[in-house]
Amino acid sequence: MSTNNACLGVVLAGGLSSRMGQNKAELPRTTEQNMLAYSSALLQDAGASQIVHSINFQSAPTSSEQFADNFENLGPLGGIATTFLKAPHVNGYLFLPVDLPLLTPACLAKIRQVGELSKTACHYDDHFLPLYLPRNAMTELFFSQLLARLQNGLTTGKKDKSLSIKQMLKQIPNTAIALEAKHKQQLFNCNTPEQWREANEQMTIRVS
Ligand SMILES: Nc1nc2c(ncn2[C@@H]2O[C@H](COP(=O)(O)OP(=O)(O)OP(=O)(O)O)[C@@H](O)[C@H]2O)c(=O)[nH]1
Repeated sequence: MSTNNACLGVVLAGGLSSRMGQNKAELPRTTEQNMLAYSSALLQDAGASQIVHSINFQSAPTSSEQFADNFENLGPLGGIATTFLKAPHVNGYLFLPVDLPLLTPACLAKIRQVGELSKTACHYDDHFLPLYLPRNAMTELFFSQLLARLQNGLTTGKKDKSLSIKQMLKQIPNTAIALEAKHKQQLFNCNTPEQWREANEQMTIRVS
């Protein structure tokens, strides 16, 4: 893939979907679009110049637009770290989890725009995903230290439980945008079949 993009959009589509009981990326957002396709379109509409899909460790990528995690059992942070390694020549990344069926491009574009302007990581309130992450000296330093910790964990056999997106955001400059009440629902995260049903009811109300 070409790597000189201004902003790389990344759908975080790995994990186990254990609470949902089926792959969340394949859930049908509409009859034509599953959640993976919907999330990719959201990123494009929010201004990402190229899109990749972040998939699990040891999954076999079927195209250059898929990045299999370099790290096992690190959750979404594993996808973020892998993207940082595999697509270095960008100004920033827009990470979107695959399980936000009520999100709109405008809400997503806002964190990209604020993040690009402030040159900081950017997200909504205490929601750490979706996340804009700039590529700069601070994030380079964070990821080189993270890789050293991961390597140390492999060597000693002790997984570092403090590794998380929340911990990352404590170590790099970041901006938390206050989420307007009217946008709260947009970050409704579907992890269970009940939540998926609830989101579908909201989608029906919006369409009518
Ligand atoms: N690339 C990558 N993405 C992940 C990984 N784990 C979770 N994700 C993605 O990160 C987002 C949040 O995931 P979670 O809901 O915390 O975990 P999950 O594995 O999807 O679901 P559960 O098994 O029910 O916890 C979703 O978009 C997942 O697809 C991982 O190990 N690698």
